[in-house]
Amino acid sequence: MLEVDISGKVGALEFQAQFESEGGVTSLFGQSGAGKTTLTNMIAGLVKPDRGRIALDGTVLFDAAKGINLPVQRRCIGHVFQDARLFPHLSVKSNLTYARWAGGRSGSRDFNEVVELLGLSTLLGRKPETLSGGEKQRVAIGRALLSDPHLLIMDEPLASLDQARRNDILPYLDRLCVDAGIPILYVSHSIEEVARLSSTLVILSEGRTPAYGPVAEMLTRTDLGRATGRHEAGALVHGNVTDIDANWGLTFVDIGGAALQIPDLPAEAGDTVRLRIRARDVALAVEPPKGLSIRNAFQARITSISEESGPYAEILCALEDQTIRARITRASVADLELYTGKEVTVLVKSVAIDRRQRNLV
Ligand SMILES: Nc1ncnc2c1ncn2[C@@H]1O[C@H](COP(=O)(O)OP(=O)(O)OP(=O)(O)O)[C@@H](O)[C@H]1O
Repeated sequence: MLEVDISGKVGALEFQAQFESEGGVTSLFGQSGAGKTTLTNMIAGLVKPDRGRIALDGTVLFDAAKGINLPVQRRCIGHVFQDARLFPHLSVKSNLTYARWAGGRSGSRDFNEVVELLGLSTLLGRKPETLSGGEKQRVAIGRALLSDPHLLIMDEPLASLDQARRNDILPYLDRLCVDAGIPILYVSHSIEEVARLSSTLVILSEGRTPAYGPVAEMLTRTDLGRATGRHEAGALVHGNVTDIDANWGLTFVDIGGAALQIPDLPAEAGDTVRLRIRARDVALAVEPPKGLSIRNAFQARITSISEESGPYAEILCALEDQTIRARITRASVADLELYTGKEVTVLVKSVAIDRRQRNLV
């Protein structure tokens, strides 16, 4: 378990961060300049907070009151940065084994296992200059894993890659997050990555942590618009793939109380999938509509209507134990006479579902 409760001043930014996470993948999410990198540097021991305490699995890394401040190398934290920072004169294999040697630990993690996990076997003899950005990042992740860390910090590991390279590396991250068996602190300002990879989400805004908790719950919080960036709001739902219609290229996913039809989802019958549905891609109707091209229409009950200033309202709708989030105009809320408790038809455009989200419930 990672426990963080620290405060201090870095440059002009006042920090006051408090969160706990039980393991799995914890994402630090916030807008640019929110303090994500600084917070990870505090956890890693690269920046010293003024006050507070940081503990990892019961080991105190920092406690200002007790005068404890473990140096970086004794914190057993693997760190992957935006740029891979490989040694240019060493082969991939030597880059991978360097951390283990430099750390002075024999290492219990099997070299071949890490090579297989990250798809590095064909790269071992090559020098970093011959690798693509995504390949370099995979090597950097492998190197960090082989140092046998108790926590792996990944600070926007995909930020310097174009979309094609990101898509190449994301399946490896999926596997890493599920198979690595160590807690991961993942920094990102991409809600797609966060929704796909994490179990716990910590929101960071202007050096503060206004909220943290299970990712699906956090994504339906309508009070965090400023911290998360309103245009990205959406909800995570999970479901089971029940059927595939190869003729029309549709995958049927049962999300409990409704069957979604999703085009080109790379999943098989029996798979459990996690899907992100953006609030702006959801419409509501007070009667089941007819003659629509939208194929995903199901009944749900409004559980909350949040009307802040501006033209939009955020509506949460319950579908058994899951929540769908819709952003519609306040004018529509008034016209349709929507209220908490009302049964509505939720309409989701098939194409709005991020088809990369899978197998990560
Ligand atoms: N050593 C420092 N001296 C002065 N100011 C600093 C220092 N380190 C960070 N800052 C400031 O603290 C704020 C938070 O920076 P940080 O890099 O942690 O944000 P971030 O959320 O990681 O941003 P990004 O997503 O753009 O990488 C910024 O305003 C930055 O300029």
